[in-house]
Amino acid sequence: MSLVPTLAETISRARADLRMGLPVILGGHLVAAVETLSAERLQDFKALGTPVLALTARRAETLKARVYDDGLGRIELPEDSDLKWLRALADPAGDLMTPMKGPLFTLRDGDATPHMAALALVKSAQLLPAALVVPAHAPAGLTVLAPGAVLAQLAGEAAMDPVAAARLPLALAERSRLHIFRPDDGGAEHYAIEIGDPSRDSAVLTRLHSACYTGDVLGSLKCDCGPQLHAALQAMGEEGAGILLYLNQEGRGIGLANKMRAYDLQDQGFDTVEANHRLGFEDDERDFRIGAALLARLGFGKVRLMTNNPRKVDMLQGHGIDVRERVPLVTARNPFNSKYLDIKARKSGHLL
Ligand SMILES: Nc1nc2c(ncn2[C@@H]2O[C@H](COP(=O)(O)OP(=O)(O)OP(=O)(O)O)[C@@H](O)[C@H]2O)c(=O)[nH]1
Ligand SMILES: [Zn+2]
Repeated sequence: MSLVPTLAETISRARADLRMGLPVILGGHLVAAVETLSAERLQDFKALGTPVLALTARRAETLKARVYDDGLGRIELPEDSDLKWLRALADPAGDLMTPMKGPLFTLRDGDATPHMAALALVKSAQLLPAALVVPAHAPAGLTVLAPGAVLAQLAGEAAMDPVAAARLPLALAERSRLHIFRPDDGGAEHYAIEIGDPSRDSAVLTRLHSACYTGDVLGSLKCDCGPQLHAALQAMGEEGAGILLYLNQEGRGIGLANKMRAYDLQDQGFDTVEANHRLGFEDDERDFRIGAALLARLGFGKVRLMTNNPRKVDMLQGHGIDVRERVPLVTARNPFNSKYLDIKARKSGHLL
């Protein structure tokens, strides 16, 4: 029956629910994102039993909570816990002011699959990676999903369909076209800027650019994204051919709100990688397969990739794109981005 939502559609719906603060049902468990949970709903969770707070192992380590599951800590909620306590466990903003939040009791028995699926969903909704989970029958009206199916689906790849394209003369490359691609899983759209008439037979000058609202639009001095974007477009304009993929993976995939949380932690003295970890994220949460899929979709099999990030080269090679050359994309340092660039070189393997 085509009118029944597919798994991908139901997951997309669940993402919207969690962002609004509405719980969802995962394999007989009521699940809510801590970031958007209200005090009233927390009381309702507690009335159903002893809720469990699911955190990523990264966040649990910072909180000195034991981790028994793969990549995940399940913390039993103390009876007197309130929303303020929960939020402080989820959000590292106040860690330095109130470092001791324990003792925290972590579960080691029982099935952790619903908790893993809950965290994967909350992360894919670009919320703080913290979820409240309690066993419950499904109240009417909530989105219902099976945890194993959610994990498998979120690990998979969405199909990317072209939806529209038009000529778009740019200051740095007059002969340009902007193509819009839409994934079939309700996720973010991605863009391809095709400069000139690039040949599909030779290695095309290519850039995979991850969205950076602060750098690309506002001209932030904290990172090198804006200058890299412009330098890439300029090089392609001068060569008369190129393809720039603008991937909506803001903040290395954690979203703009979480990136601003990371920036606030950086002002407290943590570097870009440590800040991600304290929030409960990995260094880099981007799905690099999207770039390869879009290039293939546009008919490009061979590229000269403009990047300083060897992981991007490896990823494209691993997904069937022949990277003939790595073209360095080094931009100017300033007092605000110098430490950030050093950390990228030291911890993330960037060649700067
Ligand atoms: N989480 C987080 N994301 C950041 C930070 N600074 C920049 N970003 C994001 O990082 C992405 C750019 O990634 P980079 O690591 O700078 O560069 P790269 O794309 O991996 O490598 P290059 O191809 O060499 O530019 C964009 O999505 C930015 O929004 C930060 O401090 N924290
Ligand atoms: Zn940036």
